[in-house]
Amino acid sequence: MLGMKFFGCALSAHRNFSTKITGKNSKWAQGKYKSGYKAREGEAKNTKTRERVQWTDQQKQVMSAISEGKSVFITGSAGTGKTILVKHIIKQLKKRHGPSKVFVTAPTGVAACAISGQTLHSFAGIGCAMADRDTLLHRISKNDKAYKRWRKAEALVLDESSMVDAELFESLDFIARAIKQVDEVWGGIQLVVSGDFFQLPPVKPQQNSGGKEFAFEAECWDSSFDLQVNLTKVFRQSDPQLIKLLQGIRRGESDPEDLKLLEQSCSKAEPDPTVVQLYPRNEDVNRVNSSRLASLGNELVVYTAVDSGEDSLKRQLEQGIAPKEIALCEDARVMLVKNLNTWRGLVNGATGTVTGFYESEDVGVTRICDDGLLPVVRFDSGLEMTIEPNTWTANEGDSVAKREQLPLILAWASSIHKCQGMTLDRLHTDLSRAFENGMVYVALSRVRSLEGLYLSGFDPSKIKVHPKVAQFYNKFTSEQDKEGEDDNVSQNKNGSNDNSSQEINGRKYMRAYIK
Ligand SMILES: Nc1ncnc2c1ncn2[C@@H]1O[C@H](COP(=O)(O)OP(=O)(O)OP(=O)(O)O)[C@@H](O)[C@H]1O
Repeated sequence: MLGMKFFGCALSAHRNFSTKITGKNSKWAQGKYKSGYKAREGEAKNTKTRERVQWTDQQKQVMSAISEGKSVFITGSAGTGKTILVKHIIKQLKKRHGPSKVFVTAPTGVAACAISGQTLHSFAGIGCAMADRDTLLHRISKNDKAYKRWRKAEALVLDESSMVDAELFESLDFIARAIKQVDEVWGGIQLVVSGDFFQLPPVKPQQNSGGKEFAFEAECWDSSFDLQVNLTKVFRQSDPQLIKLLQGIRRGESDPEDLKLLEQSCSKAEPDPTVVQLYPRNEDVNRVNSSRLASLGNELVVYTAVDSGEDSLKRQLEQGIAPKEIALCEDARVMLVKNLNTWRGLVNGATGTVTGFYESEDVGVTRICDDGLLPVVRFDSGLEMTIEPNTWTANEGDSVAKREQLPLILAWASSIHKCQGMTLDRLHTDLSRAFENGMVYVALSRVRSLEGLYLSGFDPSKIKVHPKVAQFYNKFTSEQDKEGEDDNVSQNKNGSNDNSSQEINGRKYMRAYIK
């Protein structure tokens, strides 16, 4: 076991998450506050900082493939710019196909919101319960909206694909061909899939998957893409030692020197309470959040969600991000779980502190809070705002269920599943209860520098990689070696460097593994 030591930290989340935005219920703080705080009405800093992106040759090559209508799989270590590239590609695709024909998805609501998309299940209209592909197709054919989405789709983006299992990937290819009535892989839809299979795997592999777990094991995987790119330049971290350490952990290696570095980099100082704490298990997340809340000793205001609609769908909402009950008080650390105002940086994942409460007689407020109080939150960006109830919806065909609740969760601690995709300046994590392949890597790779890491529980035996994943990535390396690539210029399997295509399953197919 490594010694546990830590640095205090403040959170800077560059990637945010949630379900879809309505924002209609939110307004700038005004009126009186129980606590006597006065919100700085409308005093919004422009929190939207434009990052200067110097695209790498690899990233440019992907863009050019996209502009030629090619389907691409983008992979690479954490922080190599997959998501930022995907966001750029989405704009390209919308120009090429028209905005209404491009669908942006991810396997979880959290990941979907990070790219302003929807969950893959919700786009596909397949509902929550998995079934064989014919049953899924039948479900969609009875779901008018989902059927039309598939008919209309010219491009489909799927981020965080490590969490999609092989059977679902195969079923969606089958559904696309059937609904589009085009006997081409994915019915001719231009596919952009992004993810790192060394990160978190699918939550529940399918029962009938014949031992297949990961999307890359799907029969149609290789034929789905014209180009598969392994991005190699890490942007999130700049310290070569940290990059090397993380690359080792990614591959499941525990090099004693790297582990020593990790140990040395930890300090025994108590972390700053504003530093986000990451835990493998939700029970630890809840425990930390509850005890932090209690330790404040302030009067609690309780918000209880109001659910309506179909019972089966209400259960789906139970699994969602909006809590059934949340208690808040002054000084509570909170995180937004909906995009309220993207321009002002009030996006899912934005963190802040409750500064007081606003009395409201709005019936929507009294429905969820007996005291009729709304929290005022000062976000870390400096913006202060009253947070009002929002609505989450679950749909299946004509059935609908709704949950009304505040779009806030307590934010002293968060689960590692929720943080996949985030960039953090500082974090505090206890990885002693890590249970999943890739979990240690996902947690540690969020941070930009070792100085920003406070590690309080770590066991090197928790560094785990699925052998199939290692094998999948070996393929990239061996293809690269075989093809003798040079200076990021991709070559196809025939050894030419013009990325010319070959024919597989009746589809033009270019296979470029890029160094
Ligand atoms: N070409 C680039 N130039 C400058 N910064 C970049 C570039 N590409 C990515 N970045 C920056 O690197 C950081 C990580 O990028 P991003 O979140 O897209 O990585 P990722 O590969 O999706 O990571 P993860 O696998 O953890 O989700 C971001 O702050 C992003 O702005």
